[in-house]
Amino acid sequence: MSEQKNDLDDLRREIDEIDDRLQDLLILRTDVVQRIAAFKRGAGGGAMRPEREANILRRLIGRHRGPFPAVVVGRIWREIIAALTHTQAPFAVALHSLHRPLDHFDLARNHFGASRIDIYDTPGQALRAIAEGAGQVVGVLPLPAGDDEVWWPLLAATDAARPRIVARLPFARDAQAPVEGVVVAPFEPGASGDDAAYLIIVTGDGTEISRGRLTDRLAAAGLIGQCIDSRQRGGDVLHLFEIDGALEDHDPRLKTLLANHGEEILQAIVAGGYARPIEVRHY
Ligand SMILES: C=C(O[C@@H]1C=C(C(=O)O)C=C[C@H]1O)C(=O)O
Repeated sequence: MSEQKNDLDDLRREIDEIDDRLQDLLILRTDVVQRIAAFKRGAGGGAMRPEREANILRRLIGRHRGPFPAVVVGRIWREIIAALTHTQAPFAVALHSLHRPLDHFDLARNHFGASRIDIYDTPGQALRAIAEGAGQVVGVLPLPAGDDEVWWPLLAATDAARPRIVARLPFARDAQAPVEGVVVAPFEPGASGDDAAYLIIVTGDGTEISRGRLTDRLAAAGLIGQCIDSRQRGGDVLHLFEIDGALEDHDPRLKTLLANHGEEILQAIVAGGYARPIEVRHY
């Protein structure tokens, strides 16, 4: 009995040592992030880099082994990354979800850890909070063309500081994830190496052009994707395309598209994009 007790004490001491090492490594990681922050301040640009965050999770979940659940590895690192982004530049999360507010709240909490989450009654209010938040507000909204209300036409602005989609949630997705959503932020997302982009194509009311023909026109310019929703806005029609790969505002393919089809296509507005999520098993 007392031998067993000694064994248990030894094992618990081992756990304490491991916990100390984990915590020491967190403190060390924090120091390195502060150095990265100084570097980024010099180079210009914001603290949050969704494409880098996606690749950290891809790499760690890819190398994971043993009975500790990979989905929890994802949750732990999301907590660490969110906290260390705060140490560089604090931010709050503007949340809007009409039909599944609790599920979307979970998405926001799981992705942004202990961040403050403010709930907005309408998507317009959430987007305004992001646009007017001096770079300190990001949003979580339902998928732009899902079952929830249609809010994506609000992204059809052209100023450089406009809110855009920068991530898709949950990033490490298991079969039990009840909803998906997106992160909206006042900066352009970078490319992670495995991405999709949202592109809004504006056509004039008088221009009768089918989604199929538009998809072909885009493909001819090198933009491979599909139209996932279309909405009337005043005299125009807005089409939301999901495109393979990352897309920047100044992508030459957009110039080609407008040069070839300026009669039909009035505007091509990049509404952001996301690093493609990865699938993980739950427990
Ligand atoms: C440390 C950085 O800043 C943020 C924090 C990250 C992290 O904790 O690893 C990763 C990406 C950024 O969102 C970075 O840009 O590398």
